[in-house]
Amino acid sequence: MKDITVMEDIQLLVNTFYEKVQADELLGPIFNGVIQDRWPVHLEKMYRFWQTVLLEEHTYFGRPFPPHAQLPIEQAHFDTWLRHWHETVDSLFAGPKAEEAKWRGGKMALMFMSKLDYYRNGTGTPLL
Ligand code: HEM
Repeated sequence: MKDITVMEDIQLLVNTFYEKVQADELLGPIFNGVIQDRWPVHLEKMYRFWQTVLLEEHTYFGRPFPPHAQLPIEQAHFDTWLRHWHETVDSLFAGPKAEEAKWRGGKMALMFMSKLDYYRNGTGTPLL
């Protein structure tokens, strides 16, 4: 199995992941409720995000956290997100970049959850 090396790999990874997410009974309604008919725009943005993170080609200039600040999400949602992310990566790729993709996803989920805790009830530590 090959590793993640080019933009086509990122596109396959992101497309496959969000197909799973859209079909998921916990996450699907949240994503579809916000994104509605803007999926092409969201997917393009996520290609650039992961291209920047994994391929060091700097095409994403946004701020990842703000769109999540008001979402009705808690630990269970991040657990589900991560389970799909790991399964998708492992079903398509193997190697150092594939490992990094899973590691980064975990770190981002932890950071988002920690920020949400902090803003919601003043507990937890915002890591960034
Ligand atoms: C329960 C988990 C999550 C849910 C429900 C969720 C949902 C969403 C939604 C609804 C948007 C906004 C789409 C739009 O309005 O265009 C978004 C954007 C985004 N998400 Fe997530 N997300 C989750 C976890 C994550 C994680 C763990 C990461 C990072 C690895 C991530 C990275 C991003 C990025 C980079 C954006 C685009 C931000 C921008 O506008 O520049 N998300 N997400």
